[in-house]
Amino acid sequence: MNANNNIVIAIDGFSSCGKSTMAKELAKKLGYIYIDSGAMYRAVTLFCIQNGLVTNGVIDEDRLKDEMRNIKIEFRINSEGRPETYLNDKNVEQEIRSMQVSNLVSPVSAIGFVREAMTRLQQDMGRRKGIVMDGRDIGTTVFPNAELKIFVTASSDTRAKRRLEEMLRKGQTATYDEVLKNVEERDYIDQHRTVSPLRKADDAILLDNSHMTLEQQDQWLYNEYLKAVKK
Ligand SMILES: Nc1ncnc2c1ncn2[C@@H]1O[C@H](COP(=O)(O)OP(=O)(O)OP(=O)(O)O)[C@@H](O)[C@H]1O
Ligand SMILES: Nc1ccn([C@@H]2O[C@H](COP(=O)(O)O)[C@@H](O)[C@H]2O)c(=O)n1
Repeated sequence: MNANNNIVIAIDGFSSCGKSTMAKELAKKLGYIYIDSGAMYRAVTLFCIQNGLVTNGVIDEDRLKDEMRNIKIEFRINSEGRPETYLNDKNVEQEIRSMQVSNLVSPVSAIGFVREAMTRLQQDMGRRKGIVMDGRDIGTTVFPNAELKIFVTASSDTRAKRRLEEMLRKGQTATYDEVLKNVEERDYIDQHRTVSPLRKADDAILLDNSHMTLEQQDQWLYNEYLKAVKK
């Protein structure tokens, strides 16, 4: 562990299982930085959509490669202390959560040069430790030496219901079938891509939170943190 007792906490797992909810809560409690790595892939996807790099669901990879230098992704803290995603100085926190982005993000994330660029940025963000990052390859590729690695799962039915409820609460329109299909398709692409596929790191702790309340999972994660820092 480093002199400040700060560690790196990597939370990976399937779509919509509660990774960011847990990660944010723990980061707040510990005064750590929280990074939603999925938001970064979503921002690249939004850039592709906004700049005509997608035709009938096919991404123009040659043009995207040229454009990568024009994509600036940052997180800025809002007035409530929450990080929000900025793409080229514009707040895109809401836009990146649309079904249009969700339906395209996994193919964009499977592109090698996109992953290389995002991984570099993420590693840079974690240089000083004291960070909780959630995603798909944080414990396997981004921070293979993270002091605490968690891999979260829940049944796809549970995940789709949770995500749908959240979308309806936010005034977005979607059906259960649409959300379930998106969750399952993303999981499939994320697990089967060539570069950094979604998988549990050998030293990650598995959590199935299908039957856990938010409070139970927060407590569970905090206990794992305490164990990790005592090691
Ligand atoms: N244990 C739980 N019980 C009920 N709802 C939960 C639980 N954990 C998370 N949720 C809810 O499930 C939804 C999805 O959670 P969250 O956004 O944290 O998932 P995620 O794994 O980060 O998703 P993604 O990878 O797709 O970004 C949210 O509305 C969240 O409040
Ligand atoms: N480390 C990561 C994080 C995300 N992805 C891809 O982005 C998609 C959206 O992520 P959410 O966390 O917002 O659901 C996800 O389905 C992956 O395709 C990734 O590849 N690596």
